[in-house]
Amino acid sequence: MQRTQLESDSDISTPHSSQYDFKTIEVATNKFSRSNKLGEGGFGEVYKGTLSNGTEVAVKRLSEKSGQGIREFKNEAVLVSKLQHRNLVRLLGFCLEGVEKILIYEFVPNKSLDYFLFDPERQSQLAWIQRYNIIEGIARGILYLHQDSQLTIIHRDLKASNILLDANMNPKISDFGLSTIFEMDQTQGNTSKIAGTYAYMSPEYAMPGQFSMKSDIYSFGVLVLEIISGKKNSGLYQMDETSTAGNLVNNAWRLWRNVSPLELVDPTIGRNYQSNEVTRCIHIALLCVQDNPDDRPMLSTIILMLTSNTITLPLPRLPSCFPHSMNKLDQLSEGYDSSQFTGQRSVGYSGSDVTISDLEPR
Ligand SMILES: Nc1ncnc2c1ncn2[C@@H]1O[C@H](COP(=O)(O)OP(=O)(O)OP(=O)(O)O)[C@@H](O)[C@H]1O
Repeated sequence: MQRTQLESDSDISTPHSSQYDFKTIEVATNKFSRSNKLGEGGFGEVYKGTLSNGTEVAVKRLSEKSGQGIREFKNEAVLVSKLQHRNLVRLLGFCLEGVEKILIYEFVPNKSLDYFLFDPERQSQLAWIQRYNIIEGIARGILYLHQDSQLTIIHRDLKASNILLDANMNPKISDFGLSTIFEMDQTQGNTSKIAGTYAYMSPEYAMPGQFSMKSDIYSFGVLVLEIISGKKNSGLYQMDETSTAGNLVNNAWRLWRNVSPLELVDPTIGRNYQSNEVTRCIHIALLCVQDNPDDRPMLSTIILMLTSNTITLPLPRLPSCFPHSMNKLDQLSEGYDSSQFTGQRSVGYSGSDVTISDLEPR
């Protein structure tokens, strides 16, 4: 985590309310009983708890593998607990006692996005309007982490299971700041964690020290494609561009090039969506998953693109894992006739830009 000048590595005075003693947490979670267990992630087990004042919390008991010292843990936890945004899961405090390192979060009642998105029974519960709201909320949450809070935080592990949903199905990003609290070395995490996260990794992510906000933006692009399609990105790069199976990013590109991007839409949504809104989201996602981090837009730009119908979006560059397609792509970037999209109006792509609001894909 990078800090502003105001915050140094020196010990930070702990606001009394943010440090909990172990006994309180034990009572709240019914001694970490099995029936209170919400699940288990790469950082440790998570339990539901109820504090004595009735507040429901989620208690993350970090596994002992955490190599971080007590002082650093405390400093980072205090910093992260200062972050407040409606699209972030609030860290209420922490507990440090003996070997125990525990984080106490607000309880978010509607489980995580993957619980709905990738389940054939539940995905129909997410209408397009909710999915759009979720996309925008995630973007606003990341914007806050990247640019709008006192700290600059790169999440590093944005994925559908780290997007929790509140009572009104608003998204709340969880696990931000954890990579620093846990001192996680991405190259040495446990295998399942790496495998689970692989699908969201930007190409440069694999290289040590290459994290940046732009890696988060790549993950955001993958998330958007997943939210639209209801399909998981596999992380396996499919070399056969005609295949519909496998990598979601490739599939989105294939449909985009075939001027049929709406075929990506999760069939359980039906026809209850605005074509130009969905197309704009797909377009933004393709900009986010471009190979070159410098080509990916900043979050502030993404928010503008999402919320303004008139803003001109640049054409996304085809990923390098799309070997056979350069000819058609050249046609696109040299001036694309969007009548292929609409069958009616010849507006939209010109030079390297597209006015996405003018596109009305079939
Ligand atoms: N604040 C919270 N409110 C409600 N449920 C939560 C909260 N935080 C985590 N959970 C639930 O606890 C379980 C474990 O979450 P955790 O974030 O540790 O792991 P994960 O996201 O599944 O995996 P990973 O560690 O790879 O990110 C999940 O089912 C998650 O939905």
